[in-house]
Amino acid sequence: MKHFITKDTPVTEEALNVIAHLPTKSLPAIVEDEFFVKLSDRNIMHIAVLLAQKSYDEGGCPIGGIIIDNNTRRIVGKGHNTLVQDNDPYNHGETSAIRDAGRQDFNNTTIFTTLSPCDICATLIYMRQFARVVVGDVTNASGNEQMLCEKGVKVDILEDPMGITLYAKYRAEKPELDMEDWKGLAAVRKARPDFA
Ligand SMILES: O=c1cc[nH]c(=O)[nH]1
Repeated sequence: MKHFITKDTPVTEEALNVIAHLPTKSLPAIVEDEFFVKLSDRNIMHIAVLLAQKSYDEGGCPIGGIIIDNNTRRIVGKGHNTLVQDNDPYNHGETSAIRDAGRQDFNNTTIFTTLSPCDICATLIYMRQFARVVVGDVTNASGNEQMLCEKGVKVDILEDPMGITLYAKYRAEKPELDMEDWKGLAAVRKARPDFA
């Protein structure tokens, strides 16, 4: 059967949004391999930002992640933070994408994250031996890029203006949720004893 998105489909926001919303396992049936070859790193980061937007629209933390195969540029895993959606004290954009990818050798893959990775996600990235990480926002957070380089992970910064604006808006609207996502509810209660 003919693919819905083919090598001739223009790379538009709409096409990237369809890819963001489709389950990863459905992508080979809907998107022709050659379309992925056309996508730049900036395009892939933007799919991650559209996943962050999806999470924000669901009332969650707006951080998305995408994992691609470095040879084929096919998406092998993707997801977004689900702390709120799944009542999960720790499911970050990166862990969500890694879980979606499942048990595989990540040594020839790149992980795109819309936000500078926290200590735990950064550790997971080098412990699972990702070849490369592309970071979409070092304006709202940063800190583990140097450590990742020292551990042998290639680090590229590719800031996406929509992702940066979205994260700043969310942080201003929901500072306690932002703190919970990074440091846990205990940290929020210590900082704000009146917090329910
Ligand atoms: O790396 C991070 C930090 C906060 N929240 C995420 O989802 N990822």
